[in-house]
Formats: sequence, C-alpha cells, structure tokens
Amino acid sequence: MTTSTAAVAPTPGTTAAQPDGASVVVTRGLSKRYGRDRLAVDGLDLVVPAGAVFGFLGPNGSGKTTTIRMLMGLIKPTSGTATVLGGAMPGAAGAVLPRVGALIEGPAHYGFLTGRENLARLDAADRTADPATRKRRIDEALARVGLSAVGDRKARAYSLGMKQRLGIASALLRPRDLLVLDEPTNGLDPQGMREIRALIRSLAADGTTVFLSSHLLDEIEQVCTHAAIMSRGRLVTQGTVDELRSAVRGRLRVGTPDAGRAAVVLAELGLAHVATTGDGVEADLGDLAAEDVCAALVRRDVRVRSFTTHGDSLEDAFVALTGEGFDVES
Ligand SMILES: Nc1ncnc2c1ncn2[C@@H]1O[C@H](COP(=O)(O)OP(=O)(O)OP(=O)(O)O)[C@@H](O)[C@H]1O
Repeated sequence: MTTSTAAVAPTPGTTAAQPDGASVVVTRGLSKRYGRDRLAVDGLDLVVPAGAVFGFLGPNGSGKTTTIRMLMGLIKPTSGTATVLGGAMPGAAGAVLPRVGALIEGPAHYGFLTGRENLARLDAADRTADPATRKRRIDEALARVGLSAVGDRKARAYSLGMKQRLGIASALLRPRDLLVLDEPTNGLDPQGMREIRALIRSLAADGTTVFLSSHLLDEIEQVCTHAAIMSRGRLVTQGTVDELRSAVRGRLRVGTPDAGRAAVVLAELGLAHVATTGDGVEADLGDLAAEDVCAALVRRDVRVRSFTTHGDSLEDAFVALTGEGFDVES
C-alpha cells in the first residue's frame, strides 16, 4: 500500500535512516573505487524519504558527485546496491530515469538560442514526448522557474542564476518524482542563491522529492528537511536537519573571575567535561536548560561576566563527528 507523500519531513523524532515503502533512494554498502586505491565512496547506506528536501553535504572531494553518478546509473558501483524509486540501478535506469530530473555538472545550453528554443531542443530529443503538447510543456516549465518573461531572450544574455533556473526548467519538462541537483547554487551571487533556494522550496511544496548536493552548510540548513553528511567517501551521519543539529550537545562557556567555584557548581549539576579556562569555565550543557544553569551559578555567588552556548549548527555537528574542519580536501 502506498501513502500520499508529504512535502515536509516525517514526524519529528523519526529517523531517516530506516528505509520503508516511502523511501525514494536507498543504498546499501554502496562503494566506488577508482583505480587501485582511490576509494571515492566507501560503504554508503543512504535513505532518502519521499517528500524530503535531502541535503547531501560534504566538503569538496568527499564523494558526492561519484554517489550521484551511481544513483543516476552513469557509473557502476564497485560493490553495494543503489535503489532509486524502487528500481535497482543501473539496471533499472530505463524505467527509473524518466521519473527523475537531474542537473549534474551545471546547465549546458546554447547561448545563441533563446531559453524557449533550448527547452524545445531538449524536449524534441525526448522520444517519449508528444510534439503536439510541446509548447504547453515549455510554457509550464518556464513559468515554474520564473523565466516566462525572458523565455524569448537568448540564453547568453541570462545571468548565471537564470541559466541555472533554465537548467532546472529542462529537468522539469515532464513530471518528476525526484529532482537531483548537484551543487545548484555553485557560482551564484547571493541573490541568485536565494532565487534557487526559493525555487527548491516551492518544488518541494508541490510534492517533488529533491536531492541536493552542496558543500555549503548554511545552504543545507536553510533549505533542507533532511541531510546526510559525507567525509572522505564515508557517511558520517544522516537524519532530519533538526536531529543532526541536536546530535551535538551545546558546549557552554561561562566567563567569570570565579572559575573554580563555577566548575564545582557545574559538576554538581551533572554537566560533563567541565574545564576551567583562562577567563572562566566550559562544560557540555547536556539536556539542561541554559537559563537554569545560569540561575544556579548566580545563586552560588558565581559572578557571571558572559554566558554563551555553542554547538547547534550543522557545522558544529560535522566538526564534532569527524574531528575535522569542514574545509578538508581528501
Ligand atoms: N573519474 C575519476 N577517476 C579517479 N578519481 C576520481 C574520479 N572522479 C572522482 N575521483 C576522486 O574521488 C574522490 C571523490 O570525488 P567526488 O567528485 O565524488 O567528490 P565531491 O564530493 O563531489 O567533490 P566536488 O564537490 O569537488 O565535486 C575525489 O578524491 C576525486 O579526486
């Protein structure tokens, strides 16, 4: 039995790591080795729930594009399996790929053709597309990405953001159950990035599952319901963005001239990893509410100069889980 898919994450608290009937992508032990010793993707178990905006996050060289190429049946895994929309890739590519819109390696259009002509060329190349309804498909795709007004302009006159949107329009010439976008905001200015993010949100709101790779942490936080974090070809973690953020407990920093007394109070409250610093004390906040900890310190005559918590961003999660900075190049 299938259930209708929602445009948002499943119930908060459920993990995305368990495949079920509503998973759009499931990989098991997926690996790709280039040559003898370059293990680009290493034993990947990925689950993308239907209706998610799924962020595939990792620094450059962490294996994102290689994974996407395997999911799209463009290259064969060395070992493991990849199932997309219920079909095992690459064998099921013929049945699966018409339901998938993909924008990999940036948009490729002819600058001397208009946006509309570029779409017409691509639509004509699709032997399953009925020429009689071509104009309607193109109009709808242009409207979907907000390019109706400039559809008759030459693509070379488009801004980078408009070119990227034309690329997404190409992927939307037919209804898609899954949209795969590899670094869709690469090279865009902040305005172009905002436009693409808004477009991704509206596509998701219409029920399309979006699989989006990015090396930009804040992009994933802004647009995704779920994320998987890659490092050096391996999956570090996956889940809803909220789960990933809260997987890293906040680190509390208290600025105080009474560091010794503060450390005793924090330890009595049960905070872990209490350590005094040059100008105060640090500890893991754990499940305690920051305001209660602060009140306890003040009650015990600790003079509090500053009181901050860190560690609720995806970047903190990445650093905590891998012990690396995010900008690693493998
Ligand atoms: N065709 C290839 N032959 C050999 N090595 C490759 C090939 N393609 C990728 N690699 C290597 O595999 C690793 C993963 O590359 P991949 O492009 O999948 O990472 P990525 O996360 O997509 O990074 P980027 O964002 O820079 O594209 C890198 O070390 C890369 O150099």
